[in-house]
Amino acid sequence: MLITARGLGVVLGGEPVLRGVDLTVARGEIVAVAGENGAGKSTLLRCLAGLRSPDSGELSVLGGPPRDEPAFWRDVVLAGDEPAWYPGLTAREHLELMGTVHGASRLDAEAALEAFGLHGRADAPPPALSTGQRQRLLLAAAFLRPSRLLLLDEPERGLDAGFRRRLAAILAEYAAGGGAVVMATHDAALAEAAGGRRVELAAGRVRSAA
Ligand SMILES: Nc1ncnc2c1ncn2[C@@H]1O[C@H](COP(=O)(O)OP(=O)(O)OP(=O)(O)O)[C@@H](O)[C@H]1O
Repeated sequence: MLITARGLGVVLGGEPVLRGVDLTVARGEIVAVAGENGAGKSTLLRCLAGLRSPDSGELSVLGGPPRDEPAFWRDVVLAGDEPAWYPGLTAREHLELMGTVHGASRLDAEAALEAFGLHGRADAPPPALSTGQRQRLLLAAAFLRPSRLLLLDEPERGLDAGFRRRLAAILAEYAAGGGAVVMATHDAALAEAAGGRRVELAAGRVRSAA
């Protein structure tokens, strides 16, 4: 298993946010974590990314406790809130930079621009892109890097219906190559189109898993 969580509990501001969450994720699996606003989806992703230690329970990600360290991040990508962009660099240059830093990229910058429908705006700096185009760029950067585990927080944010279908295919292809995806999402159709297993969080517990 790439991820094994047993009885995960998190308390924030004195309130239990996760209460005994169990989750296992294997190679090649896509798990869509659903649930209403405040259900704890982002908190669960932060735990899986090693950015927040659980207050109770056991958690193993890629064979050990997740750690916010370079060795861990070589295999794991977290794409959530919009990052700070480098001033003066274009969309293409951001992807080229990512490819250079990470060496053996899964895609080169041109292929990523094509796959994420950004060719027409490749020479624009990110602040000059639309909201959905910036989200495409964030996802392109996430997929360009080599990784074994993708943690995505509401990847559908700002994306049009056509590109959400394309994203489902990109996710399915990533999983078919042996990677695992855990995504918090409010888009049930995206999860289903990607072939994802749905896990619903309610009041900090897993309510249903299909
Ligand atoms: N730093 C914090 N201190 C106290 N409470 C927090 C903190 N961060 C988050 N919370 C609370 O924890 C709960 C879970 O938040 P979380 O962001 O995990 O929810 P979510 O399921 O991702 O929601 P959404 O669908 O709105 O993104 C919410 O009630 C939130 O207000």
